Order: sequence, then structure tokens, then C-alpha cells
Amino acid sequence: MKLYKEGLKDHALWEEKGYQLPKYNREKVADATKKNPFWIHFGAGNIFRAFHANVVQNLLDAGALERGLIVAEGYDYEIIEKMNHPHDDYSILVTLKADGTMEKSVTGSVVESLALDSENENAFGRLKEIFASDSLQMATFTITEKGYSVTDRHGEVVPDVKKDIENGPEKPCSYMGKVASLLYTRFENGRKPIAFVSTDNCSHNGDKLSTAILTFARGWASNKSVSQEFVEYVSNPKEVSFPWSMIDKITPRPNASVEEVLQNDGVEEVAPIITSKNTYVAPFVNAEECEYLVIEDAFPNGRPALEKGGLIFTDRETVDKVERMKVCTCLNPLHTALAVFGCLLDFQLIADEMKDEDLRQLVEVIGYKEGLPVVTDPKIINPKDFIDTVLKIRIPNPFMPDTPQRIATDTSQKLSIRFGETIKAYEKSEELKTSDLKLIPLVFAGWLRYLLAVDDNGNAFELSPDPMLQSLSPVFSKIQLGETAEIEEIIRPILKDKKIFGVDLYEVGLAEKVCGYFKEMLQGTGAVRETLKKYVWEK
Ligand SMILES: NC(=O)c1ccc[n+]([C@@H]2O[C@H](COP(=O)([O-])OP(=O)(O)OC[C@H]3O[C@@H](n4cnc5c(N)ncnc54)[C@H](O)[C@@H]3O)[C@@H](O)[C@H]2O)c1
Ligand SMILES: O=P(O)(O)OC[C@@H](O)[C@@H](O)[C@H](O)[C@H](O)CO
Repeated sequence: MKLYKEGLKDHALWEEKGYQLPKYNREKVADATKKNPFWIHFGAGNIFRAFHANVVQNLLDAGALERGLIVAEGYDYEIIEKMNHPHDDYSILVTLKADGTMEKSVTGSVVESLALDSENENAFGRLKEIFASDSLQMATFTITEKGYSVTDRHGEVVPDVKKDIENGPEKPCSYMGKVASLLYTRFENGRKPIAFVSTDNCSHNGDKLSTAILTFARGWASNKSVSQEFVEYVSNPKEVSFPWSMIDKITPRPNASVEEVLQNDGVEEVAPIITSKNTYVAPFVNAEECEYLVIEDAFPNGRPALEKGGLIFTDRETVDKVERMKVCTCLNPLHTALAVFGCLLDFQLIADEMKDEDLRQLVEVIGYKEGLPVVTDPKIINPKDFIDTVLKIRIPNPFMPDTPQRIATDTSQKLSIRFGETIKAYEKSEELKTSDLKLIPLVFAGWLRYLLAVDDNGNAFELSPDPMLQSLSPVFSKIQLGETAEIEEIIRPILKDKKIFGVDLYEVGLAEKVCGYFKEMLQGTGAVRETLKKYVWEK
């Protein structure tokens, strides 16, 4: 059993082993999609394959759609070369349910995959053709929060973006420059409308994407590479919209236990790889069953009835509330807390951490006691029910191979939104006092302790990738367990950094608490556990 066109011909063999196969005529779907594409996705990573591609697969199966997806990868071309192309764009989705059962399906809804590489004339030419087509309605993105950045921490335009602006839209090399150049192709071919939908986990994700694209449009217009009309086109929501969205589906990296199940079924060549850009990818994805994709309903070129596939379309205000509920309180902060302490306490599975009474108490207090009071009910999903499901069913799901190490990726980029928003809400509140926050500061201190790259047993471990490690690691390499003199002087600039925490921890009166916890965690081996135990149970 091999996952590609020829290998899937023997339907009975796959079905006998419990795999659901596409029920539609894939050749016909591929043909219709290539002629009249309606949806292109940027970022061929795991969430796309587990979520977006599966929604389209279900709609194709149900006869509610006749065309599929095209995917472009602009950062890690190896994903396309090593996964999409050898497998004819098929992938296997393994859904790991909380009752221990699993569903296996072969996803065929992606019918074309392209490197978004302006040096690759064929692929870039084809992308231009797609962007020139009348039928294209939406471009979606899962490229991580850093994928949208065009400026550095000081607000300065980064060098590759600067170069792309100087050189005009012909051959950009930065990610957002390449996307803006494709949008320019659409503009030149009759100023056709489109929705650009970020489905990444970042607050007001649509604004992040529009800021990036507008940086190019304005830059190119000011050096006369494009006309001012292009800026007007990008700025007009009736022509180019940037809806906000909230996405939710826990999709761990492809796991060896799932690989083994597939191998035992007789599926060949399914081993995951880690690309040179550090993407963990395999011909299969493993994910939980629960999923939400809530999108602001702003599609200037129309859209198919994707609500039939479970997507929720609503207004911007509701997306904002639902997104804040998930990203700032009810899921992602709890994940980050478990990630940081999980790495320090040598856990390899998130589900195992939920069996640890101290860690369970940590996330329950952060979620219910510190976070929930500042959540505005989005009405379409009840926050209390949502957090109950997260803490009782989803995160503890023993069949989900999710790891603290995956979730610890890019923590420096996430703390401000995941915890900073709650702190700001306490600052604004007349009833709540910021000084009452106990465990959010404990997570900050845990993250500082994590940056030593030494676990609570005193053993070195590898930090997960993070764009700030280059500047942070040299600071923390000076700190040794058992030495706490001058700690505050060393970490003061970090505690003051609003880019990291969303607030200056000195201004909001939390710096002393964070520093104190951090010093306690530095006392020696076992001090992280002791500090955790001491504060999570304190009344
Ligand atoms: N995995 C989940 O549980 C999950 C759930 C909800 C939302 N998300 C969102 O989706 C994003 C991707 O998650 P994933 O599971 O697909 O991760 P992944 O590691 O499987 O894939 C990451 C994708 O982002 C691209 N990328 C990485 N760094 C980039 C950069 N600097 N510039 C442009 N592109 C870059 C990669 O090439 C790849 O396409 C997350 O960051 C998050 O915002 C993930
Ligand atoms: O994907 P990130 O890096 O923003 O965050 C890691 C996890 O918290 C995240 O992927 C969750 O699994 C996801 O947000 C669940 O919907």
C-alpha cells in the first residue's frame, strides 16, 4: 500500500484496513480546479492538511463542492518536494478521538501544489495564472505569526522586505513580497476581487496580513514601481478583503505511534521527516476531532457555502470575541503554561502533564480563576463550556501525541497575546486588581527558567525554535542554578519589554513577583517543582 495515485487504485485493500477513500472523481475535480481555481492556500503544513483540506474533502464527498484546493508553500519548499509531489498531493488524516478510537481517511482534496518561489519560473508563472483567473475567490494562510512580519522589533522594515520594495513586484524574495506580487498580477488583470484570509493563531490576524501587503503596495507606489491605484485596490475591502478568523484544532506533529499503526496496516513509506527549515512533516497528519474555524464574512468575490462543512461565518466583532476567548484565555495560554513547565519537568506528552496534579491545578487556576473573569461572551460558543471541554477532554486526551516541545516553539512571540491581554484587562478593570494575578506571573518566571535550557533535574535540554533565542540565549547562559545575585539587573530589560509581555511588567507592578518566582526556581535542582507546588495550591 503506497500513498500515491497508482498505489490507491486497489480500493478494496485500503478499505479493508479501515481507510475512508475520496468518494468523488478526483481526476474530474483536479481538472475543474485547475481550470477554475477558487481557493488557494499558503502554508502546506500540518494544520492545513488536517483541517482546511479535510473540510474540502468532506464537501467534495457530499457533492457540495466540485472543485478542490491548490496549495502554495513559500518558506519550506522541501514540504512540496518531499511530501506533496511524491504522493500526488494525497495525504492521510488520522483523527484521534478521546474515546481511543481512530478514524483514518485518505485526503485527495488538494489537487495541485506549488513552490511559491520567484526563481522557479514554472511554478511562479502558474501562480500568476491562478491569480489572474476570474474564479479565484479566496487565499488562506497558515504560515505562523512570524510569516507576516515585515518589520523588526524596533518597527524598522527588515532588509529582505526593503530590497523587495526597492526592486518592484517582478521578482521578490520575501514571503509577503511574493504574495503581494501575486496580488499585483490580479490587479493588472482587471482589478479582480479576492479575500485574503489569515487562519493563523494571532490576534486580528487579518490586520497582520493587510499591514504586510500594504507595506509593499505603498512602497512600490512611492517608488513608482506600481500606480497609486494598486494601493487603492488593496485598501478597498470591496475589492480586497482581509477578514479576521479564529482557528482551533489541536494538530500535533506527525507521531511515531501513528506511523506504526499505518505501517502495521501495510502502508509503506510514511516516515516523518524534519526538513532543513525544521518543519515536522509526513505523508500523514494526526489531529483531534474537535475543530472550529470562525471567519468574518467578507468575501468580495463570493465564496462557496463552506458553512456546510462546519465553518462559521459571522461579523468581525464576534470573531474578535471568539478569538480572544480561545487565544487569550481558554486554550492557548493553558497550552503555553503546560509547554514551559512540561519542558522543565521533562514531560514528553501534554496528556501526561494533565495527570500531574500540580500542573492540572496550574492550568485550572489560570483558566477559570485568572482568565475567565475578563472574557467577553462571544455568544456563538460558550466560554465556560469551551474551557471545560479543553481541560476535561481535549488536552487530557491520552491518545493525542501532543508535546510540550512543539507548543514551546516561538513562545517569545506568543506571551503578549496569550497573557498580556488578560493583564491589560485587569489594568482597565475597576473590580479586578492586577496584583491578584499569581499564576500568570509564575508562567513568565517559568519561561525565564526554561531559557536556561537546563531542566529541573539539572540536565541540559534543547530549546524549541524561537526567533528571539539569538538575543535571549546569551543572556541566560550567564545564569547558573544556585546563583541568584544580580538576577534582577540581568533580566530587567526583558521584564520591561512590551513586545514580549504585551506590557512593561514594572509599569503594571508584576516585575517583582516574576523576579521573585524566578529566583526561587533557580535555587537548585527540584526548585521548579517546589515553586510550582508552593504557589499553585496557595489560597
Ligand atoms: N498545529 C496546530 O495545532 C494549530 C492549530 C491552530 C492553528 N494553528 C496555526 O497554524 C500555524 C501552522 O501550524 P502547523 O501545525 O501547520 O505547523 P507546521 O510546522 O506543520 O507548518 C508550518 C507552516 O508555516 C510555514 N512557516 C514556518 N515559518 C515560516 C516563516 N518564517 N515564514 C513563512 N512561513 C513559515 C512552514 O513552511 C509551514 O508551511 C501555527 O503557527 C498556528 O498559527 C496551528
Ligand atoms: O500553533 P501555535 O504555535 O500558535 O501554538 C501552539 C499550540 O498552542 C496551538 O497549535 C494549538 O494546538 C492550537 O491553537 C489549537 O487550536
